[in-house]
Amino acid sequence: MSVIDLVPYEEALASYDPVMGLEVHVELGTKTKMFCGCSTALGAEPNTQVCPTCLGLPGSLPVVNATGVESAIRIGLALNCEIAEWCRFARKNYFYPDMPKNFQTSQYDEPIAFNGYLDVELEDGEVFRVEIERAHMEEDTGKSTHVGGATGRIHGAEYSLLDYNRAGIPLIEIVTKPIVGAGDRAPEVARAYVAELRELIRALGVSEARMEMGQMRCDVNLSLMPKGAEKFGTRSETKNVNSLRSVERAARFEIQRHAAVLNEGGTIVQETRHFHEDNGSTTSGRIKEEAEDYRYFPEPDLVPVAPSREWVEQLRGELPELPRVRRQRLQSEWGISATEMQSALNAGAIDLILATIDAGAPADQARKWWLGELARRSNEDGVELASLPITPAQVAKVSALVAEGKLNDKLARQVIEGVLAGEGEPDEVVAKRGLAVVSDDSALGDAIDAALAAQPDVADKIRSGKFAAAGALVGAVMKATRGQADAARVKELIFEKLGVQPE
Ligand SMILES: Nc1ncnc2c1ncn2[C@@H]1O[C@H](COP(=O)(O)OP(=O)(O)OP(=O)(O)O)[C@@H](O)[C@H]1O
Ligand SMILES: [Mg+2]
Ligand SMILES: [Mg+2]
Repeated sequence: MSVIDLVPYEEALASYDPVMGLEVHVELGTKTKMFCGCSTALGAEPNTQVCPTCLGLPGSLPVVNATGVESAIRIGLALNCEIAEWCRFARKNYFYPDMPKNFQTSQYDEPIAFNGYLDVELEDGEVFRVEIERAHMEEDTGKSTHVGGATGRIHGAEYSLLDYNRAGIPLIEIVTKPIVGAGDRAPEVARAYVAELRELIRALGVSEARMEMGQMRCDVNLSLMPKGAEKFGTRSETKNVNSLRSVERAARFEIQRHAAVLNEGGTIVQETRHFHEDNGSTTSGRIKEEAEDYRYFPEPDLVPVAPSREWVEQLRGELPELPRVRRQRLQSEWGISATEMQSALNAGAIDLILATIDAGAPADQARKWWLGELARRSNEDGVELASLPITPAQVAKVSALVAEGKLNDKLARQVIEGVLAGEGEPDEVVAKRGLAVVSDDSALGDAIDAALAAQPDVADKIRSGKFAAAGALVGAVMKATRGQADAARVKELIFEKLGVQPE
């Protein structure tokens, strides 16, 4: 179906109620894989971080990564879940080249955490409770790259490359109960939920959760039912959506597409779909297996996981301040509006701002950089703020240079630009680009004299008390010094020279 057949959004929701389910996969930041000692470090040569266990070679035996289990419990607790006293891993059997074992070690009917909820805040401040069905432990697959051929897809490709470095990296899959009652706000709820969850995962320190790097990805399940109906419709499942914006767009598109199919008397087939960022559409993937097609059975090579209640309570006691509570505290500390806080959340900026403050920057400077210049860059480059090649310490350093009067705003922006371009630490960029503010009064003096001589009428106005006219002279001095002067100091010197004293 092409994009033009879509039912307009409002029209679709006038006749149908959406039901949504979100499955979020989070790659844990453990040092080693979930069931073997292979490194999880990024950027290694393909197939150098593999061993008989994650390759599924005969005779190898898996061992559970305790940190992986601990992270799962902490996520479960933060999501207000019950933690199983006893649970097992299960084999999810399927054949696909990116899973060398021909099964994924996962959990099925005995997840480690279940029955929780996460409260999310919508743009108008309303709080929507998303119920969590379960959070379970599993492992990631390898990565395939399909080369050549017309479509770039596996069947059209000339050949495919496989990298198993990622196979076996611990994943936590967090699955919501069907979300009903969101109405026309379903796409917004989806986005807000993933944003809140990402914040939570980062607060727990279990993953950096950078979506564009696949460390966190969301499957958006969606169905429609005629208004007033009680039985859910058939769902489609849009896989691996990798940005907050895309999650919202995918939900929106599927609402419009389902409505179009249903209005024409068609039936929705249960299938997986792919989201296309360029035009916001989804296209059909594969017809979805029923759970029984995976022939789940308990993993015979791993012992059950039975976390003691003492351990669970200890972990509960050690949970960090949760993001929503922290946001409320910060909002009043920083004296900003709920809307500003919301955009900081959506940009994933809060932790970065806090780290910048920790590194010595004033709060308003830290906010200004991450929500201004750097947010713009992250949008332009299509990467999350956290992935930009600049650290909170570097931003703090630039703020310090501004506070010391060594840089003005304009120069500071150029320093930030230099750091992003890989030119080195802020100090080095200042030196290399020759960016220091001209604060030497004698150097400024010449430029001021020249400006006064060139604009005698302006000088007269200032003498007669029209102090605002000084702007024209400051502008001329800034131009003469190629923006490297401290504008406030220039103004002071002009008034001094003219012997006037505005209060
Ligand atoms: N009719 C429906 N419409 C919308 N969402 C639904 C519907 N039925 C179930 N869901 C939601 O879809 C999601 C299904 O995820 P779940 O992990 O349970 O199964 P799956 O998608 O079959 O498995 P897999 O992990 O292999 O993708 C859940 O969030 C659930 O609440
Ligand atoms: Mg699914
Ligand atoms: Mg699932």
